[in-house]
Amino acid sequence: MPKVLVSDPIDQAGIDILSQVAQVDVQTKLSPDELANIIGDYDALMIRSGTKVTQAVIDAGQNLKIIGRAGVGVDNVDVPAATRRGIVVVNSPEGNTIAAAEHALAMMLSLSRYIPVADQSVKAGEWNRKAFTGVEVYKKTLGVVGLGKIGSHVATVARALGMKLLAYDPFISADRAEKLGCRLVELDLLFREADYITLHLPKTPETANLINAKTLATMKPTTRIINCARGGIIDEVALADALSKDVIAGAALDVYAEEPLGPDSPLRSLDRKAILTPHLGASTEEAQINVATDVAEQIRDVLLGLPAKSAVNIPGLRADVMEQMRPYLQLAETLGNLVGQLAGGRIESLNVQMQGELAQKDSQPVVIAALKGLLSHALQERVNYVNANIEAKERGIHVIETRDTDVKGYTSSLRLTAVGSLGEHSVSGVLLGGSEIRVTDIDEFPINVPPTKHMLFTLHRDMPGIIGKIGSLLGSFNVNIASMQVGRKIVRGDAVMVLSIDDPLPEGILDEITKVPGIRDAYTVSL
Ligand SMILES: NC(=O)c1ccc[n+]([C@@H]2O[C@H](COP(=O)([O-])OP(=O)(O)OC[C@H]3O[C@@H](n4cnc5c(N)ncnc54)[C@H](O)[C@@H]3O)[C@@H](O)[C@H]2O)c1
Ligand SMILES: O=C(O)CC[C@@H](O)C(=O)O
Repeated sequence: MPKVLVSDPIDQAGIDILSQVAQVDVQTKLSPDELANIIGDYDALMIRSGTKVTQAVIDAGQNLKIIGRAGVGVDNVDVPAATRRGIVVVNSPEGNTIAAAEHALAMMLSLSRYIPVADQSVKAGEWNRKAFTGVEVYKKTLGVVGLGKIGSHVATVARALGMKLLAYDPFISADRAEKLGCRLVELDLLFREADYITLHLPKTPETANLINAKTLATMKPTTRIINCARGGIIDEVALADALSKDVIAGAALDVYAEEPLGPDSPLRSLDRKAILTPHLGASTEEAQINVATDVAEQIRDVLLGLPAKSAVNIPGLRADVMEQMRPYLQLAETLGNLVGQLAGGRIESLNVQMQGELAQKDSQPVVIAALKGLLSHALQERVNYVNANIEAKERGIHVIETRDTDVKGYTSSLRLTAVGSLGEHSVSGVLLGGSEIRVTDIDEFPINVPPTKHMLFTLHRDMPGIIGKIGSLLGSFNVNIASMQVGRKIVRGDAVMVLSIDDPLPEGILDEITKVPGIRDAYTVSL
């Protein structure tokens, strides 16, 4: 039974799903060293934002197949390191959208009406109504920075509260923004005009310290900022300084550059102008069930050999597309494996030619499957859909894609040509009845063979007696032939022979085959 380590608090709904297929160990609050010491025993790791999955943890996770982040941000996972190791990283892109959006809205209203400090004051025995006169959000301008899933929901609710909306998101069309009731503007204008600024964008090198002393100085003294996205998008020292000098009116933060927030952070000593919550955006009962279920189902699927629906490091390969294209991916992988073994040596380029209906489909999964097949003989199970592209790039394999939508003979066909240090080989194949693989051509010699586990290919001169000689030679080594086919372009010209054999060829026999008069070359392939 596979083993799953859950290293952050996860809703029981997720643990129940994992327990159907795996032994589940829950061990939270592990230090990075403790995690690295035990991770080698596990096939999967499930985390929230508390666990840091570093390169060292990934290196130690020799059996790891999947890392599941029960939430959106995967910034606590070294995704490039996982990708290089072929480990799938999945998240739950939508499970906590509403929770995070509602937290941002709650922060905005709490900040406007001094709710946290008013609450503390009443509990401390006071009754001071004058001290907590707030402001309304109605008819105020909200600037949404990042109009993705969470930003869009915030905008929708804020509109219903009667707010005017500005938005900045370089990857969203003005049309989309308009549908949400937002005017898409440049960031400097948003900073200048907004009464409230809410951040809903990822932290990237471009967005780090997006809000800093200089940008804070351009805001109105009545501006209030809400950050329920990621720490580090705001320069915290500059923010604390701006708040204490009344450069802006308030800030409500859920996320911090360092988490947990350090005891000496200047943010902790701010008065009623600041509300601080300990990364609670996703902390609702509903969101925790959603993300735990979502991610546990993906871990279960990957452990069962099925695709994950929200893998962040399999670019462009959506689970539904993979499922739909599965027969073509099997065709591409088989042909890739075949051409890789025929070419042998170091591969310099792979030409992926898609013909007919296949040429109208998304080529990316087909190319990745072909590369996986091409590299699988050398890398065995170390290569998969996650790292096939990277492994190919690291080996300097140049990939060329060609598409021709004309239907020629078969409705769809795929041809792979590998050029390597030992020469060039090509194979073509089709799917019969939508799922049965047929190899239809090798090095431009027409054949029609189903791929089998062990195969022998010869390139020879088409002449009487040659097939019999190969048959007798294999017989003398006790090799049983399951099927045999010859492909030739002209009578008595060059030809290929394809034999399916029951077992791998014994040592030395390939040399004997190449000595048979008329045989130019011989290759053995195991799929
Ligand atoms: N506080 C929490 O507990 C919590 C919970 C969930 C998500 N989050 C965080 O909230 C953020 C938004 O999540 P989401 O699910 O809406 O993501 P999303 O991917 O749906 O939206 C992010 C948006 O940011 C935009 N963006 C990217 N770079 C930008 C830039 N330089 N300037 C402006 N916009 C930019 C993208 O185009 C996208 O529309 C993420 O950082 C996520 O990690 C926090
Ligand atoms: O795990 C959490 O509670 C935080 C989640 C949130 O930051 C996210 O990115 O989804």
